[in-house]
Amino acid sequence: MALNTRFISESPSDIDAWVRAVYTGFFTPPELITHMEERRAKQDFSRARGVFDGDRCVATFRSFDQELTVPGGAIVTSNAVSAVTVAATHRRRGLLSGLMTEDLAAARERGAAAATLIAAEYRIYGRFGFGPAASAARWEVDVHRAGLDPRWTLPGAEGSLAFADAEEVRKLGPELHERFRRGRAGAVHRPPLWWERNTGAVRFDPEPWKERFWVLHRDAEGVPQGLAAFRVEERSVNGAPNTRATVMGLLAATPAAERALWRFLLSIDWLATLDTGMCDPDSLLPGLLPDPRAALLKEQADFLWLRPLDVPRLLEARGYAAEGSLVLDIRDPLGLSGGRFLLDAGPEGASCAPTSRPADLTLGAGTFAKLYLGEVTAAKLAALGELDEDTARASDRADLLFRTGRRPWCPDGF
Ligand SMILES: CC(=O)SCCNC(=O)CCNC(=O)[C@H](O)C(C)(C)COP(=O)(O)OP(=O)(O)OC[C@H]1O[C@@H](n2cnc3c(N)ncnc32)[C@H](O)[C@@H]1OP(=O)(O)O
Repeated sequence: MALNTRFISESPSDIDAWVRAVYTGFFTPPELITHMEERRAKQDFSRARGVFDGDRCVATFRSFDQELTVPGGAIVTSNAVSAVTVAATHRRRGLLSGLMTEDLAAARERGAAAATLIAAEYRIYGRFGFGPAASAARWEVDVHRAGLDPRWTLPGAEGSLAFADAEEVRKLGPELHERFRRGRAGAVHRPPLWWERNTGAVRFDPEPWKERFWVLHRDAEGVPQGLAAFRVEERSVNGAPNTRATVMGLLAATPAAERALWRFLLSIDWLATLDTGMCDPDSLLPGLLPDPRAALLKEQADFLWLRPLDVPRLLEARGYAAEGSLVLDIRDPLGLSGGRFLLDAGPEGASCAPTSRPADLTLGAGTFAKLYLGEVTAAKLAALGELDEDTARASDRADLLFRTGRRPWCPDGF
């Protein structure tokens, strides 16, 4: 029977077949897929595509509009790609390739500046012009060795800390996150459903909900500036507490709030080990400790992937540390965003347009993604052989322009 690729309809049977296919693709046994009615009511299936073999859904793909913060704090619309699966029975026949090329072309047509995704495996998406644009890291801290003063409490002038319940988090979290994400390249918007799912109000994930503690930082004026969630595993050794805490998320709109939350987490009595969970790759944490060696880097990996769909729009949107101009020749494997562009940039703004001038730098769309948010320097990409310098010191000139304060970070999977 011929395979049929189409958007799924709003009918319960179509949505259910599609959702089941997604979970099968991610190895979740069918018995664990529950709460279908709630899913149908809450989740957005408007751009969910499926490939059907008869009435069986054998491949899934969904995209949705996402707001992505770029260096300097501007926001661009990205086409976020999610729920990519091809049944093991139908793999390596080009189903993903068909779905991806169709979706990216439509996104370009709609005017999305980029596409974004979180890659399950590193080697899937480079061929489609994506590159790793922001990473994540996890540390394990030996609390006793860290050297923080065990008498520490937050000085009043630096605000206050308080435990919060899930309802308070749903009330105060979204506005705090709005301020956080505008200050961090790589961050994406959180739809209301994110807060419901991540505070246990809506439960339809196959994994059982794990309760957590929330702690909220307010500045001296009482404005919420930081929020952390953590879980605790009680253990004891020789009758003494040897507790392990795992951070489930920490975001802060100010460095003061970030410092306060890490110090708070590391000052909880009984705690022997703090696992940061996958977090900001440029976290303040190791540097904040009197003995930074107490924090062992356990994981460091790519997280947010990006592919340009409109290079001039992306380059005009971001901020620049210095004045300068550069001609970038972008090679796009799918022919969607390539070309030679002249960037005239400065701290006051930038313009970017197609040009026939000779290139300073030649790079693929996926390499552009590595450079764009500030994840990797042009000098390093040149050293890796991923980027060609067509004029002398072009990568140094690019790095003066593209330099960012902190590395990009996307705290959210999607
Ligand atoms: C954003 C997200 O949702 S990430 C989640 C991705 N999904 C998963 O990891 C679930 C398990 N895997 C799968 O469902 C499938 O194997 C997919 C979706 C990764 C690939 O789907 P397929 O339909 O098999 O891909 P398709 O046939 O279009 O392959 C295109 C090319 O990519 C290559 N490719 C596909 N998957 C992989 C992979 N996991 N690793 C390396 N290469 C891959 C193929 O070999 C092929 O190369 P070729 O053109 O040189 O022959």
